[in-house]
Amino acid sequence: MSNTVRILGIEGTAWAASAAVFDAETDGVFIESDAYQPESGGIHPREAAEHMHDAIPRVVERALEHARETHDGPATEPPVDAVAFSRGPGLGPCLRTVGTAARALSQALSVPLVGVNHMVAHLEIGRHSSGFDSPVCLNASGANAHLLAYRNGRYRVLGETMDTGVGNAIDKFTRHVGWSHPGGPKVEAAAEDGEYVDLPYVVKGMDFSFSGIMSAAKQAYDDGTPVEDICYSLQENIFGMLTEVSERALSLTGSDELVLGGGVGQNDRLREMLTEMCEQRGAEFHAPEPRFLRDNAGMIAVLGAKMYAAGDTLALEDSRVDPDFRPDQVSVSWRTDEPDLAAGHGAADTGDRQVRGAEALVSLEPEAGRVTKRREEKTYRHPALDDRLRKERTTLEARLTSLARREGVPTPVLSDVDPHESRLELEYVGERDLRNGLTPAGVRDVGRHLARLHRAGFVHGDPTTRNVRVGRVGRDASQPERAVDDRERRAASPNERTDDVREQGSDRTYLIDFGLGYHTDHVEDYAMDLHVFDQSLVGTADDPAPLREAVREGYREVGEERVLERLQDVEGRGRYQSDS
Ligand SMILES: C[C@@H](O)[C@H](NC(=O)OP(=O)(O)OC[C@H]1O[C@@H](n2cnc3c(N)ncnc32)[C@H](O)[C@@H]1O)C(=O)O
Ligand SMILES: Nc1ncnc2c1ncn2[C@@H]1O[C@H](COP(=O)(O)OP(=O)(O)OP(=O)(O)O)[C@@H](O)[C@H]1O
Ligand SMILES: [Fe+2]
Repeated sequence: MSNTVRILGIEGTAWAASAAVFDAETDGVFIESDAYQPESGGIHPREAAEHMHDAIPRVVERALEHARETHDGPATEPPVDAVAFSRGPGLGPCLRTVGTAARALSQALSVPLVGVNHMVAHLEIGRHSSGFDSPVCLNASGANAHLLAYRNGRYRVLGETMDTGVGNAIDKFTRHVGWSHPGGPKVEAAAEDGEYVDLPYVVKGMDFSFSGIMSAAKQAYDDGTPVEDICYSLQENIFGMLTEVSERALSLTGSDELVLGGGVGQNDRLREMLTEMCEQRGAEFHAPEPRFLRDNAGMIAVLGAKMYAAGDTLALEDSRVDPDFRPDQVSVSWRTDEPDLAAGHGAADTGDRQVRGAEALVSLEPEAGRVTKRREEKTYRHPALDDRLRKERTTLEARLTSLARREGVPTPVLSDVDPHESRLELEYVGERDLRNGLTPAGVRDVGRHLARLHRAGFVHGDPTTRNVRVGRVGRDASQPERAVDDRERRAASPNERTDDVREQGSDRTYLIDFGLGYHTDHVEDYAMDLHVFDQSLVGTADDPAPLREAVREGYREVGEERVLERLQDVEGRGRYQSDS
């Protein structure tokens, strides 16, 4: 047996019938693909499965031919060491066809079977080709859109779309205007001649939503707005959103590496924005070449090789496909002893005079008890959009920071606002970010604080472990606000112990950075607020489970049970929705 590992990869989750051979010694990847092209409309699952049925044997045969031609072992040896296939997520009928083919091949060749998560493959291919250690990963594909980072044996979802995948959103618009599938490249071409028109822009922490912007785009088209203007503005807003949340993920995790994956990653404007954002914050950006961005079996073979080397193979009877296979369900076998992202534990402020957040440059003057926060221009964004967002958010932050205080939530006192300069002057509060000293008591406080905001009819919008300050520094820290807390809490739940030693005399917990907040009376928005905080715990804590429980406990003391019930809905919602 030749001692270099060679893996056959098979992909067929939706439109690409693809087979590949990866040779671990040369790092060479041979890919043979055959795309399904719907005659009208979007992807029809049954038609797509028929395409897989026809095309998979052909592309596999080509890949195996290549493997045999380049194989230097005896002819009696199998030309590959394992068969790796996409187990999900994807369209059930397509996955089943491909799964059957993969099982048959593994038996015919007498080699093991490796079951690959398609989304993890989209991001691992970028980590493989960049050589980055522990990057944040933006997956921008047809049926998905999410931000992932590795932590403690899993890829954690830091943020994701609240409705459709990014490619599907774009494809729905192009269907509306009568263009053939796929729409992404057509929007990119049309955008060249467009001018900016206002469209919705929706981010919630590191989550985002496309439904509002897509309805507005269709409406604008029906109202006669030139289609190239809509295409241009769609790209500006949608990719601006993806770039913003990526920057927030870098800021939260402290990573300085970003990789891109997925078919929408072929878009030049998206790559341009991400490149510019990373350059400006001193981070490195990597996008794999286009043949590895769109669905392809090369990425399946490359990850398959890593899994095979780790002994992560599948018994036939365990090899069922899974249309809802989430990336955070994968137990990562092929990364060991590598640095996790994030967070110095227990670290107080470093003494730096300036902090770069995701949005702002913050000058710290702890001895004067003051910070100055300036939302700087984001040059990757269209100037009109950038101007609007910075002004809006500065004004909102000022207003909601003060409003929250009146509701009994510790926040910095505001001393000055200048919306035109997007500048705020605020009281210096706390001794460290919650991220650097995560405790159940601290996050329980956050649960209570969020419940107070929600009772008052608004949300924080970006409650992450970096937007919570902990410690006794602050003008009011010596005042008995805790007593007010306790009275309110007792009223809310009379049987609760208020002499909890973990809290008596412990740190104050301040909420900061209200720029993404807004007034709302929708339970869904309150639940989302909690969900955003939850995801930031998952992204920054080694063992998030007890912390997530503590937030809920805190919330329950002050807030409404129906919000927690809705939170369960939000979490249980399958976000991998096919659009056809
Ligand atoms: C589960 C799996 O089947 C699915 N695959 C998938 O969505 O194919 P992918 O190749 O990653 O992405 C296809 C999407 O990528 C978009 N796309 C392709 N070229 C584009 C471009 N230049 N600009 C914008 N979008 C583009 C297409 O419009 C289409 O929506 C996924 O990864 O979510
Ligand atoms: N009032 C304050 N007192 C003490 N430290 C602060 C204060 N405001 C901000 N900081 C520090 O600056 C960091 C960035 O501030 P802030 O979150 O407001 O900026 P941002 O750019 O909106 O960040 P992001 O969007 O990444 O959360 C905080 O994580 C905190 O460490
Ligand atoms: Fe994909």
